[in-house]
Amino acid sequence: MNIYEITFSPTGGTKKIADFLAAELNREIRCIDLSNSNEDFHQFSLTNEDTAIVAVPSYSGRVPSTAAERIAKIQGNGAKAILVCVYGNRAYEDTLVELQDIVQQAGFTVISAIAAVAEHSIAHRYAKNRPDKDDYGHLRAFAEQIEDKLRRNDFSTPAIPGNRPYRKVAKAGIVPKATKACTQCGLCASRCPVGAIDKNNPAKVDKKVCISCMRCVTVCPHHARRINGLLLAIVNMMLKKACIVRKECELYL
Ligand SMILES: Cc1cc2nc3c(=O)[nH]c(=O)nc-3n(C[C@H](O)[C@H](O)[C@H](O)COP(=O)(O)O)c2cc1C
Repeated sequence: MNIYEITFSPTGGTKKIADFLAAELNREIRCIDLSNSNEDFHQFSLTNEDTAIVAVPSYSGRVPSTAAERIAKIQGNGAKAILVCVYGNRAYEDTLVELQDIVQQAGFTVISAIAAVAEHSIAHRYAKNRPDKDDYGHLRAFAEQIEDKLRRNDFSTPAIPGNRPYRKVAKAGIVPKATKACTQCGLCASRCPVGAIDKNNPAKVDKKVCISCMRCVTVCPHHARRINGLLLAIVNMMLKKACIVRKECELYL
């Protein structure tokens, strides 16, 4: 039996939580990086002996479409799935229920779901420094309960919150720009999950392809990519009311 960690994590918050859960489950881990635009996801075929942590961030209360398309290519073949949705302390709305549908369609058996909070990848002032000690305490307890369910061979699917049909996708439309500090090293272009940045001229971005995931801002070694300050101030203001009260991690078992 293998444990797979199947993760879409442009800025690392989702991966942090998936890594922690995988380590708590205490088995050899195989990673499938859904953020890698060069990967052929059709090659991955699991078995009904396997367990997979399938972790995605919430984008506007939905599964990022890039992650959805890539998960659909993997063959679950009855592998057990632990769903994880990571959000920036606003809300995750229909993300888990949509992830459930995508994963089941790919042939997995969903046995549990977790919603967890990580620092907001656009508005960093919200959920700053999360996951924190309390979050890890909750996640550790969740992993124990999931382990216990697996030991009992209980592969039932829990009730997962969310609506069908899902809420409408709202594209963030926030496209980071290169500043004068850009050395054209091309790292942002090679790490972009959707290939939206021109490899020969990283200042050139295909706005229609960009998913506003902020990976280019995170990976740039020269801090030479940023989003417009006024736009960020507006986003901060719009999110304030919904983000200010701390949300806790949740388990559906
Ligand atoms: C385009 C976009 C949309 C987002 N929408 C939401 C949202 O609806 N609710 C929320 O609480 N956080 C939202 N966030 C914050 C992310 O879900 C959160 O920061 C997550 O940890 C990012 O994952 P990553 O670090 O693995 O990239 C959004 C972030 C981005 C980039």
